[in-house]
Formats: sequence, C-alpha cells, structure tokens
Amino acid sequence: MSTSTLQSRSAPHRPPNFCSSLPSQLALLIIYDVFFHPLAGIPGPFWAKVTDLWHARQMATGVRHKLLYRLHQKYGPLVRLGPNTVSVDTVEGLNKIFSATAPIDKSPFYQSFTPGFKSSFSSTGSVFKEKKSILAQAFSQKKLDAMESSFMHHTNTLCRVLKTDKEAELDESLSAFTIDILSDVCFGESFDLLHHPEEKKNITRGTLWRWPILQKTLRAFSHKFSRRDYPAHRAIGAMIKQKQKPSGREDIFNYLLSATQRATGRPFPDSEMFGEAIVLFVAGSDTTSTSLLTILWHLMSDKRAYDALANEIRSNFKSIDEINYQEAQHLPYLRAVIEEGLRILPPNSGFIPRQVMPHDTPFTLHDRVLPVGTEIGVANLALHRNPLYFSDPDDFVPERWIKDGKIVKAGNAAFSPFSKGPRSCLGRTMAYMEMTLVLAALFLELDIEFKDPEAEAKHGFGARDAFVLVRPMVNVIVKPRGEE
Ligand code: HEM
Repeated sequence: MSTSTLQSRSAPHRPPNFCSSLPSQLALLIIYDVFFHPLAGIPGPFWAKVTDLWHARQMATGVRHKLLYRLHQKYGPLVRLGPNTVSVDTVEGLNKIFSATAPIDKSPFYQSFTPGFKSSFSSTGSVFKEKKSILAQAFSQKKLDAMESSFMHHTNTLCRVLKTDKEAELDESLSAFTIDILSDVCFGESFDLLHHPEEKKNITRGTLWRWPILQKTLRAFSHKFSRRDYPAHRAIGAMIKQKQKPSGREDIFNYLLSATQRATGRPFPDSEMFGEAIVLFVAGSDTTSTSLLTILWHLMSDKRAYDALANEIRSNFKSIDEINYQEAQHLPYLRAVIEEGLRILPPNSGFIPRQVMPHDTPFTLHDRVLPVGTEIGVANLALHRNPLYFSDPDDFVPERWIKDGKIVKAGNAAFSPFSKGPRSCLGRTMAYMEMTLVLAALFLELDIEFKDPEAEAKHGFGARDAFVLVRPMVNVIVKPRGEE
C-alpha cells in the first residue's frame, strides 16, 4: 500500500514518480513527506508526517484532545498531524482560519456527518448561506425569549426527577434533559426521556451515525440496528410528524419546513431536511449536556466554587418560579462558571478542521505558507490551555472571568468554545440560556455531591474525544437543598 492512498482526500502535494517497484516508491514517498513536502518544516510526530493512519489511530483512542495539547506544548504553535494536515493552538490561528475573508472552507472531513443526506453542516458556499439565513431567524433572541417557558418546564422536570430518585447518573440525566428540550423547541414535541430513561439506551446507539462503516457492519449482524430507535431516526420521525401535523408554534424546524429554495421556489427535498434534523439534534443536545456535566463536575470537586455559586443563586432567587433569564444572565459567578467550564474542556476539544482553498496570495500562519489543499484546524483544548492566554490553565478558576464584581465583557481572544466567524455555532445564545437557567434551578433547589468523591478525584473527568466529547459516567447523590 502506498502512503499516497493514506493521505487526506485532497492530497495535493505529491512527489515525482521516478521508481516503479512498490518498496522503492514507498521509500520515496516517505522521504518526500518528511523532507521535501511543502509542510516538511512543520514539526510533529514522525508517523504523522507519512500517513493519515497515525491521526486516525489517535482519534480512535478517545484522548486525541489531550495528545494535541501535549504536542503543542512540545512543538509550539503549529504541529503536523498528517502528511497534509496541520494543527494550531494560537489566537493568530483562530483569527486567520475562521475569518470571514480567509480562503478557507470546511474540510472534506465533514462529509462523514449525516452520511447519505445533504446538510448545511457539511455544505459550503451559497448552499450553506441559504440555510443559515433561514435558521438564523429561528435562533434570534426574540424567538429564544419565547422558548424560555419550555426551558423552565424541562428544568422543573429535571429537578423533580433528581429529587425523587435521590441518586442519579448525572451524565444520563443531563443528556435526557437537553434532548427533551431540543426535541421540544426544534420539532414541537418532547421525547420526554427524563420520564422514560429506557428510551435513552436506544437513543445512544445513534452515535453509530458517526461511523457509517461500523454501522453497516453491525446492521449486517443484527436487525436491532436498523430499527427506528436511534437519534437520527427519532429526529427524522419527529420532523415528518411535524410536517404532517404542525404544532402551531414557531418551532426551530418549522422555519426550514416552510422555507422555499431560492433556485426553484419549491420546498427543500425531504432528504435534505433529514440531514438538517440530524445535525440540529446532535449539535444542540450532546454539546450542551457535556458542557453542563463538565461545569457540575468541577463545581462538585471544588467546595469553594460550589458554595460561591450556591450563595449567589440563593441570595438572588427565592423560588424556582422566580428564575428568569433576564436576571440570571447577569449573575457574575453563574456566568463565570459557565465560561470556565467551556474553557477548561470545550465540547469540541479535539480538532476543528478546515481546508485552504485556491486564492491569489499565499495563506500563511506563523510565517509558514500553507499551500492550497492543506487541512488546517484549531486544537481547541490546546488553545484554551495555552499559558500564553490563561494563567494556571489546568485549574478551574471561575474568578478569572470576573473583574470588579462584574463579568469581563470582552472575554479573552483565545476563548473559542463555539468556534468563530461565519461557521461558528448557530445555537450559542440558546446554549447560554439553557445552561444559565438549569444551573440556577439546580443550585437553588438541590444539593448535589459525588457518590464516590475519592474515585472521581483519583480518575479525574474522563470525557473522551469523538469530535464532540463523550460524557463519562458520573454518579451523584441528590438532596433537596439544606436536607442533611
Ligand atoms: C454549549 C453548547 C454548544 C457548544 C459548545 C457548541 C459548539 C459548536 C461549535 C464549536 C461549532 C462549530 C463546529 C465546526 O465547525 O465543526 C458549532 C456549530 C453548530 N452548532 Fe453548536 N454548540 C453548542 C450548542 C448548540 C445548540 C444548543 C445548537 C442548537 C440546536 C447548536 C447548533 C449548531 C449548528 C446548527 C452548528 C453548525 C453551524 C454551521 O454549519 O456552520 N449548537 N457548535
């Protein structure tokens, strides 16, 4: 097998073909990739320079995000992750790659999302812009304000279920909570997983969508995997239902269903709507529940921060009915714990890949020219823990976001949990609203602690990198506030 077959799809940089035997071609390719390739001057592990299999293997370990952090500490701002792939962990990288005017687009990696269905997430250019202009209306602050009562309804349910159960797998409860919210505001009908946790077990099978070949293989062995019991199918089912019987509310997905294509004046085809349903479902639920779990885990590990948040919430609200986003969003410590949770372990901690597109002037980063076709991405965890931008970067310190009793408005240029520029997160405001309201309610109503604090301290927070982090299991004991 020649290394060229292992190079990334665009593989624009190839050596001249002088030798005909396979071993000599292989040797030539390796020498070329290491010493003469346009990216040869960029440091990185040896095997990363010669084959994409190295990166694929690191992804499979689930700890690629931590490896990238270490590699940047060792090699500096640019690290070669593949023959044609480069990672960066600096503000210069962030600003140049995600700038609206950069000759950069999403990398072919995104084609692996929603396999078989087109979606805005994997599209580029005018196809994406058309969908974005429709979805942006659904995420306007005015529309989100109208969703606040749904958010509080599910927040109340979460508090009630936790109070009744007394013990919980917090990762599962938060995941059910965010899926319930999303299915409600997106498709007009909540999946109600908080009351039917057994359904959740089926829904988690949907992670197979990220590995289409594995999915096909498993399906060949078991009919279970072709049942309508994983999120893509649930999302599609909900979407079809919504199409046939509109809820009468301005649910997020209604904007897409009632839109017409600019080119034809006709509605978008169902296959495209399926892709959008899946993307919204995954983008909006896993990210938010993982962030919430990260924040709560760090608060339970740090009594001082836990008490500071509890005091702030309990002195500002007397009952859960009083909680509202208008006030809660201005509580400095609450906002600071959210920012710090998103900094210390952003849900997209690994690598957000883009590709250098044809352009007139060379695209440079840290004085290196990155040729057209180079896959270039920001290593989010490494960026958020880069000591150039954050002191004591491995410590959870909400106070770093507060100055003179107020939240630091301008933030930090290196803070990028939602990415930046035209392809940044569409649901950012919704995520802040959801996280603010539920944290306020949990800290007002309940006392939550680890079931096994020693084990949690020993093992740390073991989220795994699968593009969006996969939540670790976190067992907790829940008591109504103040109860011994
Ligand atoms: C804490 C919660 C969240 C975080 C940290 C987050 C983070 C991100 C990031 C980093 C991206 C860019 C990914 C990439 O370029 O590969 C993204 C995109 C996106 N997010 Fe979020 N997200 C969150 C919540 C949400 C929510 C609640 C929704 C709404 C349903 C949402 C909808 C989207 C969509 C539609 C995109 C794709 C935008 C595009 O195609 O350009 N996200 N998000």
